[in-house]
Formats: sequence, structure tokens, C-alpha cells
Amino acid sequence: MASAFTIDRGIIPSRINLKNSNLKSSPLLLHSRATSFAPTPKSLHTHLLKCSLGEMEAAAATMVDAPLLSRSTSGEIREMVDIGDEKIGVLLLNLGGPETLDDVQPFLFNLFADPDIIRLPRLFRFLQKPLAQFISVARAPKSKEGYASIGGGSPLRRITDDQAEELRKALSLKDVPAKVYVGMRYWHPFTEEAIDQIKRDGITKLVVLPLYPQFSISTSGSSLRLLESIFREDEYLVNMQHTVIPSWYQREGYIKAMADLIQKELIKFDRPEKVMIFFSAHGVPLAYVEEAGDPYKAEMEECVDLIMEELEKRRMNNAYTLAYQSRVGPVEWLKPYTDDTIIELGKRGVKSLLAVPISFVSEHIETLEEIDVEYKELALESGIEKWGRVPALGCEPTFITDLADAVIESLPYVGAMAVSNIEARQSLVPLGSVEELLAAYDSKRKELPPPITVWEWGWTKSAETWNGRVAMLAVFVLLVFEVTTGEGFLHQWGILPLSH
Ligand SMILES: C=CC1=C(C)c2cc3[nH]c(cc4nc(cc5[nH]c(cc1n2)c(C)c5CCC(=O)O)C(CCC(=O)O)=C4C)c(C)c3C=C
Ligand SMILES: [Fe+2]
Repeated sequence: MASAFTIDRGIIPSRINLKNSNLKSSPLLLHSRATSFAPTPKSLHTHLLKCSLGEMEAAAATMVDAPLLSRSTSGEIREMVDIGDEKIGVLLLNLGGPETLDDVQPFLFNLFADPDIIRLPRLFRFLQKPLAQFISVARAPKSKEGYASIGGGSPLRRITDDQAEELRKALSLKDVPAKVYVGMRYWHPFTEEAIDQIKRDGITKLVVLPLYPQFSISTSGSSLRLLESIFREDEYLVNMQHTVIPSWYQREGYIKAMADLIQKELIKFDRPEKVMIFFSAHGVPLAYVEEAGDPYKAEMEECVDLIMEELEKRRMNNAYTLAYQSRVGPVEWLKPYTDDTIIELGKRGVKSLLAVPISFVSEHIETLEEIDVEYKELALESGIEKWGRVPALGCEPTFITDLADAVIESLPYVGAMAVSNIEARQSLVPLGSVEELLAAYDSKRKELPPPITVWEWGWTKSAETWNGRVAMLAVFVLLVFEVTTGEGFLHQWGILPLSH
């Protein structure tokens, strides 16, 4: 039977299902120019094109500038990359973090001013920045405490810079000279700064690689949305060839690197086979998944399955579970929550627990403070006796090598805006690249209920006007209620201190 796997037009097909595919070591990458066989997606995961390996090869042969594909003796697909005189750049996208305690409030402002983090109903969009200012000022003292406890700032910039340098070296060892740039979403070096440098360096082919293994609207999606707006307004970037690797949690190298780290920590326990492996992922509000179509939860679950399959191949058949941490705000987030699950496991008599941070590849405040301090304490209080934690991947050589492979495999699919194509000219960025990825979501995307709920009722213009006024009044009344009673959503968010 032909191996069937899913591929989305124009986007490097991160969702090739490894379980059903014999392409585990080298997922075939397709670029936007393969328009001859692919329909325009209405949503990233509901309108996926299914095709067999043979069909993909045939389709690739019809592509403009089709990558040269060949079957090696081992049956793997390999892409032959001819770099020629091209100047290759790799743009690593990441969140960014405050480097000093003074950076915390402005960093939080940038985060909460992002409509992919707090999406207000259209009527209230003008409140985005004032709200971000209010929440960031109010939350800063609590956040500062956290950052103070991990040394006075986030280690993200240093770690991401190291990863960029190691990736550059790994690419160079594989005969792919490339410059690697870091573009952060909420703090320095901002994505705009990286793009300026890319232009100064005269990069002609750019691979965009978000450093989040799994895709979420709130992380990679937000960074890509920003990138799209930068591309749209810039003559140079419009003409620069680029491609995006939207997620890569299913890559064999990444899965093996994670399994290696888990194995290394497991054998530190007296009885490794008795240890519960506890995957703790960063949460997102439930509405992102259920209403906006965020693939984050599905990708996370598949990622955990693949890691466990790899461990089972190594004869480690431990019990495992997945929970979501770092909830912010009063709305429901993905469940089960990490804290509830730890308590539950304690009640069920679990004695040894190995925590595995799974949604991020660097150490950061939520591993160093939330997991190492808060969750460890909770676990010990809940009756768990032995606690371990798997470090984040950082610059693990197998991981970096795999990222380098992902970049190299993507190169044949880097494409420029098709200048003869009216649709492409209108959209100003290459079809099937950053823009297409976002369009895939936006076509389906409803108003996303934000982590902060702001009220909106009614359908008519006048009703909306009145609703707006009533909502303003309601916000005012709620604020008075919060300040006088010490209860409410601002307290739940940790924005105002709890009264007890
Ligand atoms: C995959 C990882 C992440 C997802 C998904 C995510 C969603 C998300 N985050 C917030 C709010 C905050 N996040 C904060 C810090 C932070 N977030 C991530 C990763 C994801 N966030 C990381 C790695 C970090 C730490 C960066 C560092 O400096 O080390 C913060 C600030 C810290 C704090 O005050 O707690 C906030 C706030 C929301 C609302 C959200 C989804 C909508
Ligand atoms: Fe976050």
C-alpha cells in the first residue's frame, strides 16, 4: 500500500504523519510553486491534500524550479541542493524575554499589545494599547519577582544566540554557508532588527524557522503575522525568496534528541521503570484550539506519542501523562492543568516523577521557576517522593544537527513572489509562504475570545454603540468592585494582589 501522508500546499508539510509514512528520516518538502496539484487551503488542517509518495514525486516533477529529487539506494528521498551564488539566511523566530528587571514591564506591554495574545472584539480594538499598558504595569511586580529569582532576567537571548551560532556551524559543516539571524517577538533583538540586518547583508534566500516545535497561533503564528506585515511593506523583502518551516515536532532528529534527554534523566532514578514521565506543555486558552482552529493541542499530543514510541523502541515502557502549565487570566485554558495533575498523581500513589518541558527548546522562566521551584514543591507536598526534570534541548548536538537538516531540506522549496501572477502581486508576498500560512488560519478564524474577556453584544450598529457604552460602564463597575472587594478577574490574573 502506498504510504499516505498529508501535505499542505505551499507550506513545508510539517504534518506529514510519521506513523503512516515510510519517510521518517527525510520528510519531503514542497513549496508554493507546486500549485499544479494543490488546491488553495481553506484551513491548515481540514483541507489537507493527501497523496502518496509516488504522487508527490510526480507532482514535484511538474513544479516550476522543481527540486531535484532522487531515491537513494536506501529508498530515502534526498533533495539535491544547488546553492550557486545565493546568499542564504536563516531567521530564527522566538519570543524574547526581559534581560533586566527594568525590561519586565515594557516586555509585558509588548506581549499584551499583541492581538494574537489578547484579541479584543473589533469594537474594542482601540483599547489594545491602553489595556496592555494597564495589565503590564499591574502584572510587572509579580513577574519581576519571578525573573529576580532566576538571576534578574530571562536567559532566552543568550541561549537563542548560542543556538543560532551552533546552527550556523552545523550548516557550514554540511557545506551550506548561511547567516543565521535571531528575531524576537517581544524583546531585543526584535524581528524588525533582524530583518534590517538581513537586508544589509543582501540575503537572497531566507528560511524562516520558528523555534517552537509545535505551532500555535499565539507563538509561531504571531511571529509570522508580524513578519508578513514587515514583508508587505518592503520592496526588497517582497522580491526575496523565502520559505517557512511552521513546525517540526515530528522530525526524527528532534524526537530522538528528546528521547535521549529523557533516557539520561530516567536512569538517574533508583528504579527507572517506576518513574511517571510527566510532559508539561505551555498552555493556551481553550478557545484558541476549539474556536480558532489552533493545531497546538493536536501537534502536542502527536509529539508526545512519537517521543513515547521512540522510548518504547529503547525498551522503556514507562507510564506517562501530558498536562498544560502557565495559565494566565480567568478564562479556561487547555486541560488538564499541570498543578491539578500533580496533585492527582500524588493521590494516586505515584512516587517518582520526571517532568519534561515540551513546548520550548530553551530554559526560561517557566522551566527555571515554575517547574523547578513551584511544581517541585507541589509534587513533594502531594506525596511524590522523587522528582526529576529533563533539561531543555538548548544546544544539544543531535537537535542542532536536525535543525540544520530541516533548513537544508527546505532550500529547494524557497520561492519568490511570482511576478507574473496577479494574485501574487496583489498579496505582495510569495504565495504559499508566510502569508498563505496565516491565510489558512484566517479563512476559518472567528473572533478569538481573548484571555481577557471584553464584552460585545448585538449585531446592529446602534446596538453596538449602546453595547459599547454599557460595556464601558460594566468595566468601570467591575474595577470599582475589584478595588473595594479584593475579588475578581484582575486578582485572579495576579494583577491586583489577593486580599487574603
Ligand atoms: C509554546 C510556548 C508558549 C505559548 C503557547 C505561550 C502562550 C501564551 N503566553 C502568555 C502569557 C505570558 N507568557 C510569558 C512568558 C513566556 N511564554 C513562553 C512561551 C509560550 N507562551 C515563554 C517561553 C515565556 C518566558 C520567556 C522568558 O522570559 O523566559 C509571560 C511573561 C512571564 C510572566 O509574567 O508569567 C506572560 C504574561 C499568554 C497569554 C499566552 C497565550 C495566549
Ligand atoms: Fe507565554
